[in-house]
Amino acid sequence: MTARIGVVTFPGTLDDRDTQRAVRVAGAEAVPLWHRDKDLKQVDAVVLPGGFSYGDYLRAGAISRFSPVMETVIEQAKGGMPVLGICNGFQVLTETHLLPGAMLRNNHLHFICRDQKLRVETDRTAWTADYEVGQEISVPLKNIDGRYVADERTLDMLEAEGRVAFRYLDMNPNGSLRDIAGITNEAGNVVGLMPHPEHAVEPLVGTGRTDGLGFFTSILKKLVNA
Ligand SMILES: NC(=O)CC[C@H](N)C(=O)O
Repeated sequence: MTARIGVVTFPGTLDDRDTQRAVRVAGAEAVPLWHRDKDLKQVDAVVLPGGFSYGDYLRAGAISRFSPVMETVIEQAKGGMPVLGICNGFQVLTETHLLPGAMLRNNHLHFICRDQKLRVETDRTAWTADYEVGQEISVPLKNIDGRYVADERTLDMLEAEGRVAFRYLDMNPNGSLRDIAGITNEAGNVVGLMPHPEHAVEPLVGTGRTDGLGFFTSILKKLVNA
């Protein structure tokens, strides 16, 4: 049976089609989900893609958090359904408190668009099992609200529990505390990161690197073996 991975579209989402393609390249079925629909169409996992949902008004992710689709996503994520938030999707996940901390404006106040080197810090999540701990990958980064912050206690807890999933390498592009590029929840089913793995899954696109494909093969293997 093919694994069904839902990809949510909010008004202002940009990367839903690239995410659907990444899901298909990995070998799963991509199921489009609409922000006004509570029905998740019996998908096995959900990706919240990048973009400017609801125009980033108030704060990136602050309005999307209250959309009908998120009501079901939050409920099912708490029950163990795998959820990946990429960039704006990560912002939505912090706003829902499925992941701790918050995203602030980049410390240099500019939108940044570049290939970014990352270190994979854990293979114990639904979305990173196909990577090696310590593996260095390069994927595009493009945002203005990419500065991850949390209080010291939360940061210490994330480190102690092995929940920092990705760290920026070579340079910290936005002032994120402790070079954090992505984190996971305690159970490892919910992961959020600012860089964009879905834009690095095919050799003919961009730099030709396919370093982002591991997210989608990880989840596929998990779902197929479940
Ligand atoms: N690429 C994106 O998802 C952009 C995210 C967000 N709206 C920002 O600029 O920070």
